[in-house]
Amino acid sequence: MSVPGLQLSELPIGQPFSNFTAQDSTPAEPLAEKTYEIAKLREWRFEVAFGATVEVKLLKGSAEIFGTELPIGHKFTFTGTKSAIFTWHGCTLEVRGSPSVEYTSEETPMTAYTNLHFALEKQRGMASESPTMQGPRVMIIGPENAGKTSLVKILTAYAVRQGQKPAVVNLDPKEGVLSLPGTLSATSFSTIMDVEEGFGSSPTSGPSPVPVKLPLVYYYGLETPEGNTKLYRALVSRMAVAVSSRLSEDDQSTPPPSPPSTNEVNTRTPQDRSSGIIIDTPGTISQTPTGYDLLHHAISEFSVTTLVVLGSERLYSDMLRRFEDRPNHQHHPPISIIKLSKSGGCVDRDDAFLRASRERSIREYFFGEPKKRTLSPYTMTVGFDDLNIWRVGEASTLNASLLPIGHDDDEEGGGGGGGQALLAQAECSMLLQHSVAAVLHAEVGDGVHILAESSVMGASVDEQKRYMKILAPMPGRLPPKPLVVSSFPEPTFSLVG
Ligand SMILES: Nc1ncnc2c1ncn2[C@@H]1O[C@H](COP(=O)(O)OP(=O)(O)OP(=O)(O)O)[C@@H](O)[C@H]1O
Repeated sequence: MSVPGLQLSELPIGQPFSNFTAQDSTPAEPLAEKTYEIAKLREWRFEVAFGATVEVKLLKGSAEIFGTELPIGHKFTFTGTKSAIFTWHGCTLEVRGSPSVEYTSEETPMTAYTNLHFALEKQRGMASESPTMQGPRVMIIGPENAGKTSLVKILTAYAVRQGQKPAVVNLDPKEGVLSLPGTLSATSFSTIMDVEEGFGSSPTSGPSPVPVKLPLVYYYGLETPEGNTKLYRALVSRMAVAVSSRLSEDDQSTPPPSPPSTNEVNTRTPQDRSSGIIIDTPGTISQTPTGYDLLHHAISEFSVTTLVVLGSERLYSDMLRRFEDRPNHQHHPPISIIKLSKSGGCVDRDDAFLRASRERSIREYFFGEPKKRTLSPYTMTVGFDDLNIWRVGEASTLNASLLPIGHDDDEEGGGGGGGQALLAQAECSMLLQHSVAAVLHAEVGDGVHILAESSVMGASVDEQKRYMKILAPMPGRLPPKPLVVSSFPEPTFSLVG
């Protein structure tokens, strides 16, 4: 199995990384057991802290987590999560362990969400019968913690349950979809999601209980789109071209720039065209004037046909004003704007929770999940002179006057970034210690329009001897490709013993 972009399939030259064991060695305490009868159209909401576990088994009836059905009798283990189990017809759950919060709610927006799904299905049906029509291109917008990602999961899971193959596009760098935080991605979904993980991260090697999905990933390296609007715009445009080309009817059309060969997003079938795309967006993007511009840009680039506004009257009326009377145009199809309420179950996640989630996704990317899938990353030592490292430009840390001569940011493309650099060449130094670096799908000597597809982790840097130790998800030689680093996700120390 190969890691997208890394091409680490040659003979191992590194050593297995042994400072960490994925297995939890603390002795298991017996977990308190309780049975819940959940009436139809209700949901059982629960939160589990990091470090605690709760096991849930569906004993009778039917139930789903964000649209994905639970099989009867299978034990699911949750840790560090805030989630809900919904039932259309009633169910009995066996729960072992003590959630930090748990209650049953009879008020859920699931009927409205399902109606939206059926409206999209109708459009998919029409698209599948017409050789020229494309499926719906849905974008979900709303404030932070409005339940956007949860709705994307529900719409994706329902589409997959109906045999569709939607492309899920994540434009929110705060949380990765099947990749690390700090990335934007597009993934073709034709099989079920892992309900314990949500979108989780894509396993780089080893067995997986659900079919592995390989996303197309771009490295952004900052928490919000406002961090480097120029880079964000460039990546959104590039992603839109790649996804649109997959949805395009003409299989002979020009391929997208720098397409990675291993990505499902790049293999086209007529069903891809009719299934359409579902786009998740960051909460901050719909709260500031800069954000509105970025939103507008993303809506145009993806030729969005359905804009779902979640949990904000104001945003809904702003969007109506902006897009309702837009003249019909070949490149700007009419947009239906739909307002949906936020689920009462949506919870705010504090910084500590989000940070712990990020650390977990990085750990799982390299080491797998405890008791489920153990991966064996490799360490290797690389000389400074063998590395070609770039750093994402950040408004606060990178002054354009410090850029190497010839790195005029406007020359590098992107436009509209207010004098901000996309990337700047960086020196190897202690500052890279414990950071995630993405191996770019580009060649040394290329310009700064670069596709980031997979990551390696710097674990140890020796400035005197001018080498660094790298933790890579797979054995093999580090490809002679440029690497890019940035400040998000923050350096992770928990992996190093
Ligand atoms: N019905 C529900 N019951 C319990 N928890 C829920 C429910 N819906 C969403 N959540 C939880 O609330 C949190 C916020 O939801 P979600 O991530 O979908 O919001 P978001 O709008 O995508 O957030 P952000 O803007 O930060 O990306 C998540 O932890 C999610 O699992």
